[in-house]
Amino acid sequence: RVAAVLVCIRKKNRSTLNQSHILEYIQLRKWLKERGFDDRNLRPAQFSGNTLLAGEVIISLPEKCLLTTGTILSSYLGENIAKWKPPISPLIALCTFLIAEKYAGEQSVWKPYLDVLPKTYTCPVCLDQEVVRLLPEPLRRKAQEQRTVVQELYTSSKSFFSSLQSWFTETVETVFNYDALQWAWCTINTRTVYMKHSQRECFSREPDVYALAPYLDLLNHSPNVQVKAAFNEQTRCYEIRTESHCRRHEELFICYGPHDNQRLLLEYGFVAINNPQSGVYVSAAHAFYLLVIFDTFRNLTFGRDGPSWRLLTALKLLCLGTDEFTYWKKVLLGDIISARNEERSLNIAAKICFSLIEETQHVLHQISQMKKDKVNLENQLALVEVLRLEDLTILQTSAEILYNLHTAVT
Ligand SMILES: C[S@@+](CC[C@H](N)C(=O)[O-])C[C@H]1O[C@@H](n2cnc3c(N)ncnc32)[C@H](O)[C@@H]1O
Repeated sequence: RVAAVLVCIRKKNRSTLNQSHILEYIQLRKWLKERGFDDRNLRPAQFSGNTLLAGEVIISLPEKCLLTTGTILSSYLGENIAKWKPPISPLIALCTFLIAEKYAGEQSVWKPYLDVLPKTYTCPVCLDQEVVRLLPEPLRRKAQEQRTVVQELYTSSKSFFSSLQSWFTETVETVFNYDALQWAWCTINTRTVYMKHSQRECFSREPDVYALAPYLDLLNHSPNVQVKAAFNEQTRCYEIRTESHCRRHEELFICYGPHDNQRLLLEYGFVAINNPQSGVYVSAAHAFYLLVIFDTFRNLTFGRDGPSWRLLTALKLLCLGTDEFTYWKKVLLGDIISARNEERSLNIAAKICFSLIEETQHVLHQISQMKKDKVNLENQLALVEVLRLEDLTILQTSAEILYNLHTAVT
């Protein structure tokens, strides 16, 4: 399946990349129409203009089209969930429903939606361990944590899955296997919209904030757009409103949040080129002598406009001479203490920056070797390669800025 996106088609759609003729999308639109959704603004397209006006509602998806815990409780699974103790989480309820409906195939009323969902994902939990090892810190650690979370979720849900045996001809172990849970978990993690539901006794205390929104979930992310997305209690529709203009035939984006590339890869399995939110993290190894003040100075980064204020300030504090300690508050206020302090802190920042550049180049070299030897990991390696190349651009820009700053103070 080619990844789909939504493009603006105000008036006649002449886009050659239009995908709305693809059978799966025809069926999805028919299915949505039966549930009260008829969209005149957008068409699915395959992508790498007239204008939609800022403030306009671009999609308004009726409640009937949404898949939420409410949908599940009113389904055949509702009774099993209500009886099960200790109560399962809203997340596991959604995973269970997705797996069961996918297994039902032709019998599922959700088939048109399930047919357009990705078959595989590139969130870290799906990546080969060899590829995870190539990720930069702290993403590598978070990727391992994600794997543990999903594995534990699977182990702790096995007995609940067993309670569903009467609904299936095959054994539940086959239907609800680890791969199925991983697929369902990624579907929810990468595609749900935020929708708060009131706490129900049949569920555990974890927040119930998910809704799968067919069609609306074809919208890709851009860090540079502003949208408002929320369930409208009056119209009983999930609405997305543009805050910026969108031209005809252009891909329409929403913003998943102010996420850097590490977060995008962790949560959604992709990397955004030229992401203004991105920075390269200084690892604990580089910052070992920063540990003392690490609690106050978290998220030390290099960005496209050089080392972050926090990183430089932390370094300036560390570089205070014994005769300068009493000025630490001035450093926090952004004052220059001495030329020596400025020069030493910039030198250390440059050393860390170069060390990160070297590490990134080394990993890029490893990736190019692995691409030749491990053809089956080609896609996963390409993903990490983009992330590392973006990091390299940021670091090289930072190095240049540091060089100019250093020249200015010496
Ligand atoms: C809500 S879906 C968006 C629709 C998706 N393109 C599809 O084919 O179904 C979210 C997923 O789309 C992809 N995606 C979203 N924004 C992207 C972007 N700017 N660049 C690349 N992939 C993106 C990621 O795989 C992400 O997990």
